[in-house]
Amino acid sequence: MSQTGKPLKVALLGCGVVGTEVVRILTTRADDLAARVGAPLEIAGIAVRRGGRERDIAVDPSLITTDAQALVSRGDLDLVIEVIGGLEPARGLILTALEHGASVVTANKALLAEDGPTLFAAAEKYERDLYFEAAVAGAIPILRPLRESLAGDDVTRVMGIVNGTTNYILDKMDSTGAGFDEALAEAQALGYAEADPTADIEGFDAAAKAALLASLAFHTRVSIADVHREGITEVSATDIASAREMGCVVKSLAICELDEATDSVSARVYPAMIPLNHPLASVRDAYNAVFVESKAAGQLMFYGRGAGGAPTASAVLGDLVSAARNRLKGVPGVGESSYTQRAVRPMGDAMTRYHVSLDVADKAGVLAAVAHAFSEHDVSIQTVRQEGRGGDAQLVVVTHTATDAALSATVETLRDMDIVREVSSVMRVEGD
Ligand SMILES: NC(=O)C1=CN([C@@H]2O[C@H](COP(=O)(O)OP(=O)(O)OC[C@H]3O[C@@H](n4cnc5c(N)ncnc54)[C@H](O)[C@@H]3O)[C@@H](O)[C@H]2O)C=CC1
Ligand SMILES: N[C@@H](CC=O)C(=O)O
Ligand code: NA
Repeated sequence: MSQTGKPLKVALLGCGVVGTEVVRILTTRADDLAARVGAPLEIAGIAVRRGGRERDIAVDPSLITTDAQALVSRGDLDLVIEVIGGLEPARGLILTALEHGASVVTANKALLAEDGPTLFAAAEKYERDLYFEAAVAGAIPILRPLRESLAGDDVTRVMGIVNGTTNYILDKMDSTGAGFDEALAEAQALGYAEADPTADIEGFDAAAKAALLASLAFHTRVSIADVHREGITEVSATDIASAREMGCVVKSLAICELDEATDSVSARVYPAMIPLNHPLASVRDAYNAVFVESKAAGQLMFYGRGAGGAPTASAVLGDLVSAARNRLKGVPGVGESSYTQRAVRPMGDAMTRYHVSLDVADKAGVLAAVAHAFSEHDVSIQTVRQEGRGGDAQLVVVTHTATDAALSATVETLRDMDIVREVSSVMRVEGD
């Protein structure tokens, strides 16, 4: 295999689930990577939090340091991989690396969704790459297609399952009847969950990914603070059973939409019921899938492993090879295109449907009163199912599409009604 050029020096920041796999590929596939890049990729240093630990990596121990700041300040690095995660010290380390002339590859969606503009501006200033394919949907190539392949088209909607941990939990609860805590512990053991799994189960991780997807898809800036977020901790076995009864499954979805009439975007994350015949319904385990709708291409679907050390390392290595080729050419690759700043619409404006289960008194006029609560908020009912339960009854109402504000006002009204003993489940319905 031909390997021209002097080695490119690569530093790795963080050697956990993803970092360990990155090192494994860099060391075991070195010759092929060198041939693809046109120069060997030489590991120049690995920053870890705690030194002196046994590690499952085959590298010269002298390359390991606990001083990440000194490593990125060396000035002779070509490429830096940041897989520490979190805001600091990752942000400072990336900025220092760019300032000292290295291109950066990161998997850090939390940081990019919080403070991407500062980092992209630094990459542009120092004429270096800042790539982050691993940050959204792990191994699935989704950011490069949005940034490059679809750059000539107009993307109007992105909807996906972008968090492996929550998909794993919901799938296990649905298919095996596993409890929430048990399924979460399995996801953690398999290396899918974030260091603090609150980021997964409360939807912060998916919200960060939604912000990155919306920014790239709609050529604007959307930060995590702009994304409406609901986690899966409130999803009960009853919700999952209700979904089954109406031919649906519960999935945590990230939805990004462009509203051309108002030139605004919506970005939101929440658990929702989707019909079993919808392609996203068959996304099992920790897999992810992202639907993209664009004007010329129509519907596109991207599917694959969204979490785990090796799949995430695949995306990191893909970016690393691209950035390395650019370093050899001496020019940065395609950067972020955010030529417009679109307003972000509040959640209340989003158009959606609700599935509402109510425990009500089983007496004359109840159905009419409940129907009136919906109609007074301009919410049209699609189906109602009633089941008698002694002196009480359960009503299951599925609405037509309405604004989220109208739907949540309807639920508030229902909660205040004497004949409604309890609103036992409220969940959005998507995907048809
Ligand atoms: N695990 C996964 O499936 C995926 C992870 N990611 C992202 O990849 C990044 C890394 O994730 P994991 O490898 O799962 O996390 P991890 O927690 O397994 O690894 C992070 C490593 O960084 C080390 N570290 C912390 N502070 C440090 C410092 N100051 N200097 C050097 N090392 C330090 C920790 O000791 C730990 O070993 C995160 O941004 C995460 O969001 C992205 C996609 C999938
Ligand atoms: N914790 C995340 C990892 C990948 O981004 C997930 O579960 O999807
Ligand atoms: Na990806």
